[in-house]
Amino acid sequence: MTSKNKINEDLANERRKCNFNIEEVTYILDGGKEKTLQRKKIEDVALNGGASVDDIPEEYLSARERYENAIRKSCIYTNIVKNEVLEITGIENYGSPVLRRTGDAFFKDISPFMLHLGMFVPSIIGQCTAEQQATWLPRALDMKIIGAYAQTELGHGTFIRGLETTATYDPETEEFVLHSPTITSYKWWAGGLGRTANHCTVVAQLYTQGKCHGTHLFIVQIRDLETHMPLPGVKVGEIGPRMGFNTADNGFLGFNNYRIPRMNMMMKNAQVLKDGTYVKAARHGKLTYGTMVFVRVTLVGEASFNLAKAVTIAVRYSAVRRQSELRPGSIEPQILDYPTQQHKLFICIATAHAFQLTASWLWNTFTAVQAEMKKGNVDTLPELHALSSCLKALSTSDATAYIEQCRFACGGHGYMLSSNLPFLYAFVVATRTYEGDYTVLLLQTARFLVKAWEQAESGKVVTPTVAYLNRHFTTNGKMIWDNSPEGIIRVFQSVAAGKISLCVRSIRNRITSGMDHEDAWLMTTVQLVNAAEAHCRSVILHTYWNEIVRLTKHSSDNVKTVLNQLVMLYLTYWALERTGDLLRYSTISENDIDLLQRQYEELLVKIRPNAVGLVDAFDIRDEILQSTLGSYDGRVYERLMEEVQKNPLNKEPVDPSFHKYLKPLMKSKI
Ligand SMILES: CCCCC/C=C\C/C=C\C/C=C\C/C=C\CCCC(=O)SCCNC(=O)CCNC(=O)[C@H](O)C(C)(C)COP(=O)(O)OP(=O)(O)OC[C@H]1O[C@@H](n2cnc3c(N)ncnc32)[C@H](O)[C@@H]1OP(=O)(O)O
Ligand SMILES: Cc1cc2nc3c(=O)[nH]c(=O)nc-3n(C[C@H](O)[C@H](O)[C@H](O)COP(=O)(O)OP(=O)(O)OC[C@H]3O[C@@H](n4cnc5c(N)ncnc54)[C@H](O)[C@@H]3O)c2cc1C
Repeated sequence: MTSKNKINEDLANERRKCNFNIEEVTYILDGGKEKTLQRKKIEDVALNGGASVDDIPEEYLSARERYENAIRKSCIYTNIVKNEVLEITGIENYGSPVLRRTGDAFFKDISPFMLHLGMFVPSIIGQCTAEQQATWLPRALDMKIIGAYAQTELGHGTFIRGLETTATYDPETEEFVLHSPTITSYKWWAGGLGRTANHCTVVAQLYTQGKCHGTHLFIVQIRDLETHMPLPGVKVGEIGPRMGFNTADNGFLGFNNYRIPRMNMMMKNAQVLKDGTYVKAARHGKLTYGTMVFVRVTLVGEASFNLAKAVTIAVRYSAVRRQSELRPGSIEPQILDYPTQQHKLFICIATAHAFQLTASWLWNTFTAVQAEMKKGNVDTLPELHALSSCLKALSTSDATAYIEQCRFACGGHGYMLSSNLPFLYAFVVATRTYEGDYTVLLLQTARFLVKAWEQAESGKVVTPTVAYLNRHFTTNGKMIWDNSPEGIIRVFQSVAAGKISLCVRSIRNRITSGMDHEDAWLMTTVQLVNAAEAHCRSVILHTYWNEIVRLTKHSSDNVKTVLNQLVMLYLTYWALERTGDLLRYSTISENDIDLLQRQYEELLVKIRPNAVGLVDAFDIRDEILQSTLGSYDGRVYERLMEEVQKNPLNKEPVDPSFHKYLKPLMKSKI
């Protein structure tokens, strides 16, 4: 992290002001000192070669050059990982968040291998039998085969049951015949599919013995391993320029009666026997959606990490940048001294903490559910699905909004690609859509909430994340306002319970007045999304607070204080954001709201001296930040100038277009 360059004096001053032990906070965010030390070791091994540095920044390259450069760097990084890093981490950590984080030093945009490691490999692990894994996994991990995850089609992304690609079993040859019957059945969007992958996971409607059994997953080779030519019956290519993800070669794929062996169906949860008999493991109907659940869980950590990057850039820049004057003739203040700037940025620091701690908690929940499912118990899956859906939706949506806020906080320079903020935004805004659109996922959570509400209504004890619904039926009237962390959390839970309750009432009223259940649900979906958002908000507030209390038990006093200030800022911020709801569902008064506002402003003042220390605690190396505005040494203006020297447009004093176009225009008569 530290740089040989002289540190900007304002930043150096900020670091002198910081009153807590930065490393202690880093350990908490990483999940313990050992994890931090291991991460640093991996970063040292992977990044000290400086292999990531581009002579010409990738944004100046053409689409072809960018892609080739991304492949070149992916191969360099993969070799480092294979030859050096996996010795430290063990092969089982191939797709770990640390490697994902370190990989960001190589790409401003994205690695074309991301989906291989992020979804192709996880689908082999999660959806294949042990025997199939033995066939595919070692080759995939060793990059002997490179895969993509081809589920979405031109016509359908959200509605998986509506996918049109067919896989029809032929018992004569013991093969599946893959076919794309329409334009809209073409696979569309899969990362890495367009130019890089030679295999992919294909999601298709399974037909055997004349019957459709719904969508299943298949491993499909699409290109020759020697020549990389598409195999006969396969049509594959790149879908074209996008807002971000431009080095991910998102692709399209169509099949013309293309045959694959029977054993290429991923058979962990359902099998087709040699004679074509379909056998389903009688557990849960949605186990084939498992890879998506896994990625949704990991995306909460992605949201946190990318927001941490953005706010590191914006806070350091705000300490270096001086603008305006508070009083005539006085020295220009650092823009970080403006409370409005603090309002923009400190919530981003707190949110990155909230999401990081929630991500770890969700990961533990995920692994516990996986362990239960190994024993054959799928009872906890609906809660995991509801949780991972809403947490993915909210974390990606909030991170998107706050990264944009960080960019605004950097004024004009934040608009430069070299700040890295536009790349971060373009990357994270896609996470709100992919792996399940925001609205669609909140509606999945709403289904679970309405069911839980009905159970609580009938007196059953519901699962922990919705336990507040049981309380809803035992308390009368509005929740008493109480300005303690636990009090604020209780009120947010009451807001969620109240909103779910209104949804249920609304659905029942509509049914009573003659609508069928589907229409009554549909007409209530605006409220249902709102209720699911409120539920998720309460889960995040609750988890963040609980985790801070638990993790700071043995911390030094100043660390306890500053982390407590941040979590209080988060709770107060959201209470102020939701005063309408609080007035409706709790006894909060105008005076209480005034008090909250004052408390919030005081927290900004308290956090201000530690702001730079707090972003330093994210411990994101300059190579990973890739920002002219956010480097550890704060040499903002020097870096912007250095970047100008790399601009190919500045290579010649006069651009050839002058003689070609401008001069004739200037000489021409009206
Ligand atoms: C260089 C180093 C790299 C290292 C890499 C390492 C890590 C990388 C980490 C992260 C990044 C990775 C990749 C990032 C890049 C790009 C990734 C993009 C990939 C994609 O973008 S890939 C396509 C994803 N595409 C979707 O995401 C489609 C969304 N659409 C759906 O997901 C469904 O279509 C849904 C759910 C909307 C409707 O589905 P449906 O119509 O079949 O179901 P229905 O609504 O009828 O519900 C019937 C009952 O099933 C239950 N149910 C549903 N889903 C369940 C589940 N998953 N688990 C358990 N229960 C479930 C319900 O809760 C209900 O339960 P009940 O009846 O009890 O209420
Ligand atoms: C950068 C990027 C990478 C991707 N990578 C992959 C990949 O590797 N593999 C892959 O298979 N796919 C990939 N996808 C596709 C992605 O998963 C889908 O785009 C996503 O699931 C949304 O589906 P859709 O595009 O069909 O949107 P639509 O479902 O058409 O959504 C359009 C609008 O309709 C609304 N809507 C849809 N259904 C409902 C409903 N039931 N109720 C209320 N509102 C609804 C949505 O809220 C949204 O506002 C990628 C997408 C992007 C942008």
